[in-house]
Amino acid sequence: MSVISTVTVKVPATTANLGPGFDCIGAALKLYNEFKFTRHESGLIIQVSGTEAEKVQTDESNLLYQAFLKLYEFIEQTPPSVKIEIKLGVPLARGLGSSATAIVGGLVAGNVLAGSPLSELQVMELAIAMEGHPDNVVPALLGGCRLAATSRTGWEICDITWHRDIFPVVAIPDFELSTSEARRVLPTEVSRGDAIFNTAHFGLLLRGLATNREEWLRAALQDKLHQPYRQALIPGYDAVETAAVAAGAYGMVISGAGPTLLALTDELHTQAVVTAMTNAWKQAGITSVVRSLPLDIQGAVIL
Ligand SMILES: Nc1ncnc2c1ncn2[C@@H]1O[C@H](COP(=O)(O)OP(=O)(O)O)[C@@H](O)[C@H]1O
Ligand SMILES: N[C@@H](CCOP(=O)(O)O)C(=O)O
Repeated sequence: MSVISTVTVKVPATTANLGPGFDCIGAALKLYNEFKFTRHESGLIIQVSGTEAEKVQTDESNLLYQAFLKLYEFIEQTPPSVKIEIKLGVPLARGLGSSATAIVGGLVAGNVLAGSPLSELQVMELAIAMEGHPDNVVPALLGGCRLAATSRTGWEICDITWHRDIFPVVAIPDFELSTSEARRVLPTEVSRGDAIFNTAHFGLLLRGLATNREEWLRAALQDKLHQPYRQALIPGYDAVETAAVAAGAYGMVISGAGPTLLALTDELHTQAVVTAMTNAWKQAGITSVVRSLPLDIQGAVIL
């Protein structure tokens, strides 16, 4: 059997939660990180290029490398020595699943170099265990919009229909918010009223995404499990939301743990929503990059 010496994996950004779907739903977006692994003999080398390259660790603590090691630990083999080339397109610690790209990229690349001993399902389970929640890693691996729920034996993954006329707009500010910090502000228990609120709104969101029924989408993008506690970590949140809705968005939510904000709109209003969110944040003293990003449907791809 010939030994595979190099593999390149491209992994999409993801937007998790979509408002009321805390820790269980996420969608892949057309914005990517690319990871090339090459076997070589003389110890670990990590080279990083692209957006905010200087912020990524280039030693053994690198998350991508940690995921690669995890794969070999799981299959009980000694990992090969590798050179890793990282091309960053997904900004770090902004709520667009950069950590999920690293976890998925490291596991998928490791699996290929090892001769593909694990199934996609096994890779997915390892990725969920590493990240601690499924809503980024699942769409990063599989693409599209995905709901993950535990079953008696593991995970059930459900492909969520996303109507083609619903357009995501992401507003990415120039400051970071680590997911661990944004999880620390959350309460460990919630009231029955808040649980009922989210159950109803999440159901409405799923139907709204499938049908593009405007009044359902407008009502659905509300949450009581995480957003009320996190909004204070994102200066200008209310102003950007008001501007996005006034410009024609159905609503606005925090992308993942933030600080990126996600608006959903239709094609006609996309440009107005982009401009409104950019200006509202500018007036609050925050520079941002605001873009309409279509859904990615492929997930992680081996190039
Ligand atoms: N391409 C990468 N290679 C290595 N580590 C990465 C990469 N992308 C992200 N990380 C790690 O993940 C951290 C960001 O994770 P997190 O706080 O969960 O934010 P995000 O919302 O971007 O996933 C970074 O600070 C870095 O440690
Ligand atoms: N459900 C998680 C999602 C975190 O996404 P990220 O892109 O910020 O890593 C949470 O809300 O904490």
